Amino acid sequence: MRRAIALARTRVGLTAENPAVGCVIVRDGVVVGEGVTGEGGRPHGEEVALDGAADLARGATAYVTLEPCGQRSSGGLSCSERLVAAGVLRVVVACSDSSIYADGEGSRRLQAAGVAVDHGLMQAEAEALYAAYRPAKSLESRR
Ligand SMILES: Nc1c(N[C@@H]2O[C@H](COP(=O)(O)O)[C@@H](O)[C@H]2O)[nH]c(=O)[nH]c1=O
Repeated sequence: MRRAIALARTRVGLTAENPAVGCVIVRDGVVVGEGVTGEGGRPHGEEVALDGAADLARGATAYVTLEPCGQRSSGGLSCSERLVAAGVLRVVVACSDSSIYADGEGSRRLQAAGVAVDHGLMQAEAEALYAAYRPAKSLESRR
């Protein structure tokens, strides 16, 4: 998680109006993928990390600085769905995202698919990253 937070920190202020999210994927004690939200807010950090890990994500643990999204504003695959499809077995989340595109839905989707979800690792450090982040509260707020 320390590495995921360091990755996120490199993009703070460059991803508006999305938050900068760091993701590190670990299997058998080895980092098999890592990523951070792209400039302008996309791709999401989990997408970058999963693309890097490819098949090595199967059975792995993902460390994510913010709760993975449960829905995309574009209607595409959410990060929760991508993590499930990749075969990730455990997701460790530093802090929650109260956006309408997450707000517990990301974690629920993961758990419903049998993925173990742990919240709160390095939460204070992650929350400090998101002090200026204003989560989307309505569809109108994205227009
Ligand atoms: N940037 C970011 C997230 N951002 C969250 O995902 C929501 C939908 O994003 P979008 O579909 O791109 O408009 C966005 O409003 C915000 O709550 N989530 C993540 O899992 N990882 C990421 O890297």
